[in-house]
Amino acid sequence: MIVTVTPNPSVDRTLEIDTFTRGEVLRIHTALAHAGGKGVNVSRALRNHGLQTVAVLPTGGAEGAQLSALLGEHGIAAVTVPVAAVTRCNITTAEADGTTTQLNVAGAALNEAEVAALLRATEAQLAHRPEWLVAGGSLPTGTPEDFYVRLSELARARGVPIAIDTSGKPLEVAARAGAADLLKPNHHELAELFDREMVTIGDVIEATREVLSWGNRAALVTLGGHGALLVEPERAWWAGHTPVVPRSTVGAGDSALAGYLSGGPDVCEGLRRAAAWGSAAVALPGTTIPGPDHVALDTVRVIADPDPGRVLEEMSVALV
Ligand SMILES: Nc1ncnc2c1ncn2[C@@H]1O[C@H](COP(=O)(O)OP(=O)(O)O)[C@@H](O)[C@H]1O
Ligand SMILES: O=P(O)(O)OC[C@H]1O[C@](O)(COP(=O)(O)O)[C@@H](O)[C@@H]1O
Repeated sequence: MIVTVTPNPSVDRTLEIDTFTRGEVLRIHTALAHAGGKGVNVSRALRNHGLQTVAVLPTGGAEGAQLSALLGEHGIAAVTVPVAAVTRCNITTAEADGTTTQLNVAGAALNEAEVAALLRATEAQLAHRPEWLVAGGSLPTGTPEDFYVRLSELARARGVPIAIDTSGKPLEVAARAGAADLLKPNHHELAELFDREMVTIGDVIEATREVLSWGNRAALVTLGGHGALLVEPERAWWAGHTPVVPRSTVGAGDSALAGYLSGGPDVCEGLRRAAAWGSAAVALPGTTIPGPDHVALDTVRVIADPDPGRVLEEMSVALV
């Protein structure tokens, strides 16, 4: 069983549109609503593949009720912590050429008692000794910046490994504290953390190894359309897949993380699944999360110790 925590979940609204033009009246042909937020999507992906999961999240107001209802429709076991603030809605425009633009709302504030209730709800799930705790997404206002470090302490006290997928300051705080057994940044988040460009595979591996030297055990670094890297202190693997026509990239990273975790202790199998589940998500509308019918493991190639000189933007299965 895998427990996920999403401190800042969302009702994801996707507007499918031919072309987005600023300053015009735009007619939307399809408007979609999905349960969203990083841990929530990891739970959705695991559940779609018949794996056991519990999602812990705060919910408030009408959108919070809608989010709970959406999770219920997906058959997700959810522990919801009632909060005063209304759950946010994140908006995505998905254009016909596959361009995805995300407008992520900061999210309404949680007060101290609500943050404490979220930690307690997670701790109660940790008592069941899950295989992983997955903690992900931005932090709503009022949540301490070291929230993921606190979760890590709770998980480690129970001997439960923790995967952390966040960005900006919460990523920096968690990474520098060595809080993660698995970190899941994308290459842009890693570049932001070090304030330097990531041009080659070697640049990403070098930066990731620095993150691991702070005490984090491994990292799954996703590279958008150029696959994903799994980096350990001594070894690294790259996985890529045959090209996909994108419909919405939202949920690709979360699907990739879920795929990785579903692979068990075999890191190559995990990475293969990460690339397969992530690329499957990209071909689906809005925040639709793939299930077994969408995933094609045979489109993925995994290689050990990829050439550090390779340029990220050129990475594809055709190259290796
Ligand atoms: N445009 C794309 N084409 C094909 N696969 C993609 C594309 N974007 C993402 N993916 C797949 O989804 C995974 C996660 O995507 P990425 O964009 O790196 O994560 P995040 O959503 O966290 O930013 C990638 O490792 C890759 O396998
Ligand atoms: O908490 P953040 O960073 O605003 O991100 C939340 C958004 O990211 C998602 O979890 C999707 O993330 P990925 O595209 O990285 O898989 C959405 O469902 C959600 O709206």
